[in-house]
Amino acid sequence: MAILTTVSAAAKAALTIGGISKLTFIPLMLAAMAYFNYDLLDPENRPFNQKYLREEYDFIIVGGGSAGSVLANRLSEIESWNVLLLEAGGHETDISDVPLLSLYLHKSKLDWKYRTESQDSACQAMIDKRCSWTKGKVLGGSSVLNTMLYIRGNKRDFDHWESLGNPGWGYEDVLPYFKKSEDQRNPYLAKDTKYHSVGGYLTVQDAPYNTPIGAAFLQAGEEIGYDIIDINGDQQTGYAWYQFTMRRGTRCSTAKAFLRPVRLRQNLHISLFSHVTKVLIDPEKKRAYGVEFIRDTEKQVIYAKREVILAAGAIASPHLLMLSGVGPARHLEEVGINVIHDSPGVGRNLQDHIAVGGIVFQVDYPISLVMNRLVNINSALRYAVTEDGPLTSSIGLEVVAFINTKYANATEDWPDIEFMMTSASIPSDGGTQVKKAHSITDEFYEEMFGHLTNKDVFGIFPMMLRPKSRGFIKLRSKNPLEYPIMIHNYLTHPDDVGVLREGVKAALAVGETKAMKRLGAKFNSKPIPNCKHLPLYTDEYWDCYIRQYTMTIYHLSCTAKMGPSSDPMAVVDPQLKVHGIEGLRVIDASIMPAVTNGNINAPVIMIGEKGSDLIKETWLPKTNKRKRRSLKCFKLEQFLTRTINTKCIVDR
Ligand SMILES: Cc1cc2nc3c(=O)[nH]c(=O)nc-3n(C[C@H](O)[C@H](O)[C@H](O)COP(=O)(O)OP(=O)(O)OC[C@H]3O[C@@H](n4cnc5c(N)ncnc54)[C@H](O)[C@@H]3O)c2cc1C
Repeated sequence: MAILTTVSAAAKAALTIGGISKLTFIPLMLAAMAYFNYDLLDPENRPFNQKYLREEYDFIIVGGGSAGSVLANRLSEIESWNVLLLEAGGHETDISDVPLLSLYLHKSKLDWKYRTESQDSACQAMIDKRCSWTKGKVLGGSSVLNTMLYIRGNKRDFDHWESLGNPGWGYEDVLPYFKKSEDQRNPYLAKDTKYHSVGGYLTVQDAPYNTPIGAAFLQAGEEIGYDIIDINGDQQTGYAWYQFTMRRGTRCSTAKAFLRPVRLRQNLHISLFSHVTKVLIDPEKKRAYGVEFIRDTEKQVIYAKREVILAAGAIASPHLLMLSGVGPARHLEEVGINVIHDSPGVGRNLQDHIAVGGIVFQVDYPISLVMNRLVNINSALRYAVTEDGPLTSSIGLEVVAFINTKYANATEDWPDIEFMMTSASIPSDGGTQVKKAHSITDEFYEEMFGHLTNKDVFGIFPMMLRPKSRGFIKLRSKNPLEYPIMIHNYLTHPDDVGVLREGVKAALAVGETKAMKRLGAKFNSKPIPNCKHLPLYTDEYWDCYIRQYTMTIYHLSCTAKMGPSSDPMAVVDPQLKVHGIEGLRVIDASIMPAVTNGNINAPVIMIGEKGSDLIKETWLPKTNKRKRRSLKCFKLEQFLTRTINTKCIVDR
């Protein structure tokens, strides 16, 4: 009976994610997972969706994503504080747990499905020339849809933040917060206690499954002269196996890491399917005192005794600020919103990492992740029973390299390109889901990749680390349910074009190494549509090429940047309090003054950790700092985790 219930729940989850039902192995995998009581092995179950809410809480957190989940956990450690977490989406599913299937979540109900405006500078191969900005609409936020790469960024990123007038945000200050969350499962890395720790809420592990292509990438790196390193350690320039926020081969979202273990706390209420439409701010006192939101089509108001915290991500947090009267005054007036505080930086300074899509190499051996060969009943059983096999591969991402183009100062160890190396690429799934996720047109796919469909290939995605182009968002209207206007402005700064062009050339050089040639690596030399008029492989050709399949890596950030009050474009101060408004903070990817040198989920979690401590510093008596954590609550959690899974007993 229990098995039947689990199967039907899992089948429902599969239906939630449109398109997934086309994969014929799914029912069997779900049945196997049910048979082996997969859910019971999970050390903690999903948190409760609180039905009845109080009228007032000490803290209201808007958005339960990467940062919001951390905040909800850390603030509710204080037993005397009542904390409400409002999340627009629902729970993650069994399917979102499967690393290989993450691309099936794009354009599903778990995705906000944002699309940018059409611009000539990039995304020309995409439907309507608009880039797709996938963003999680689910408890755990984008950490439920991401590819789980665990990268902290470069020391200089944080020292740079500090130099912009943000004391307390230098590398030495933030390193303890990265370590606070971390449960490093690679024993070799865990030994390096300067940079790593064990026992935190967030599980970080190596991939359980790699193909021979991964090892060849590393050999290629050595051949070119790079070191094999821990890219989260002392040095960033070099090659490494990726590490992932996975637990036993499945996704460890921030909901799983930070919310499930504390689901029994009485002072934490989580309200799902609750779309916040406005922060209530007293226009006289300029103080935030609550929020308006829609839950099950019903409008509700809840009050905040101490603070409202926006953790809705780099699109929704500035969107909500503007809807609530905090933003560029003239723009707010244009759309008919009463200005409470003129803050010209809200929604501006938008940064993202983009890579060049479609750098694909064919190989001579059946060793890559061709979906219709590897994903079958055997691999489904292997995933369900032993928690490894191809389904635990994060869409083929195996090796990372941080390299310098001629635009970077190689002596600085602040590389300007990250290679994301994959043992699969766009044609590996029969030309279905990757194409759909990236909004690539059928014509472009057919012409560029049609001949490679289901063939053995690998991909190298050169990603530009420190873009100089800046996008922005602004209101389309004052209707809170209408998405804002999103302007990417990718590649509008000429230096960005240069860096990416050199990144592509460096990627092609990897394909020419002996290590890759041993596998028969051959670059897909099909001239790219729209650039055929240019001589192949000239700078002009590459400059045109990178504007076609411009791939966001979904690192939207910096739209409510942190900075001192002397900077008119700063939206929050170094304590993450909104300038000009009391009782309101932003704590998520929006507050970065400049995007970090790598994938940004780990830095956002760090921001959540540090942000929580900043709040505690504001509200807790100084003497009580060491005893902040409620002993009673901690003991209960310990008891629960010990009874279910002793691995989880840790000193957090
Ligand atoms: C497809 C994809 C792949 C990625 N891959 C990686 C990777 O491999 N490694 C990496 O480091 N980073 C990766 N990232 C980036 C990283 O996951 C995000 O930058 C990070 O999760 C952002 O955290 P956040 O807290 O700022 O926002 P989010 O995690 O997006 O959380 C915001 C939350 O707020 C909720 N919300 C929004 N508006 C409202 C509202 N009005 N009312 C209530 N709730 C609301 C949302 O539903 C969401 O749950 C990826 C992102 C995506 C989308």
